[in-house]
Amino acid sequence: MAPPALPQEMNPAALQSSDSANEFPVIDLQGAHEEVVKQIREACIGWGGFQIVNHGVPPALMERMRQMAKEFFALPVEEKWKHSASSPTTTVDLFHGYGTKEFGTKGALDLGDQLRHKTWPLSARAYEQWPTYPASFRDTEEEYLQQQEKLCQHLMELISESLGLNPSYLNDFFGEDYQQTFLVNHYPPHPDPTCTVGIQKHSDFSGLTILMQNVEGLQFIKDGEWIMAKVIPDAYVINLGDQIEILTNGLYKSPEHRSLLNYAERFTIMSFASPPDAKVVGPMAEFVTKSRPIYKTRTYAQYRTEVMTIPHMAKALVADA
Ligand SMILES: O=C(O)CCC(=O)C(=O)O
Ligand SMILES: [Fe+2]
Repeated sequence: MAPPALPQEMNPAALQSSDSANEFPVIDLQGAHEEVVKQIREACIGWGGFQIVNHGVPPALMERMRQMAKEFFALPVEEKWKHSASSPTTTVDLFHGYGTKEFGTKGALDLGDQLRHKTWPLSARAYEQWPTYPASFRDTEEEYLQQQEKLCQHLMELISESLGLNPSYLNDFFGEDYQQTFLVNHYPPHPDPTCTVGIQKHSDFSGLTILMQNVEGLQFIKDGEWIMAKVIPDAYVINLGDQIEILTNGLYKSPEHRSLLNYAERFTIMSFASPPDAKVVGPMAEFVTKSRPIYKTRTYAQYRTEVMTIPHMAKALVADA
């Protein structure tokens, strides 16, 4: 009997095209306001994400954060392991602390290690999971998170406006006790980046993702092809999470994405913004039309509980009402 075919999610060569006309959008946040809002709407409808330049986060701080990450991941594993979490604290959590990539437990080989922790609300901070080496890691991270929060609020305003809503709509919806998670992914350099993926196809179950990458690897699926998010120095890649797709009843999509390995060591430094666990998330009335799917309404924690049981976590719960 022939062995089963490699699932497309795990095959780095699947659906790749070198001469695609599709390009992941890049938006200059210093552009004319109306134009920026329009570009965001188009990008969110067409892709579910975009890159941003001139976003206001000081490049020197971004560089310091990258340097901290590089030095931490270069430590021997027993040192990194001092910041590991033995297991998730609730059944709907991913692990927090240092560890290997969790998607591997869903049956595919994802290559890399990572450091994840909750950073907002303040009560969720477990400082034992924050690196103590390099010595300035924690201070740098604190400073970096403040900038991430500012940027996230600004993006939420722009996205709200792009939906024709009051600029404060999404920030109010996520609320003061919204959840922010910090994640550093580390993918070792690989002599054959086609042998497996760094992280397989998935959408983010949260609200909004902000990511910086040092070398190429992140891809978004568009018209059935994988399109690389090009590396632009000091830019951020922004993508919507499933909660925004649900809120907008599918007008804006949380994009499916994955990461390839690279010949070079690859780092991504990310922050995710999500609603509080108990927040009830369902389509807003103004987006419910006959021509678009209607999504189920449930709490953010319920959504995660369901998504965690689905292999590959890919667009798990789309239009399932
Ligand atoms: O590291 C990357 O390039 C992407 C990681 C990612 O998509 C995630 O952690 O959700
Ligand atoms: Fe992701």
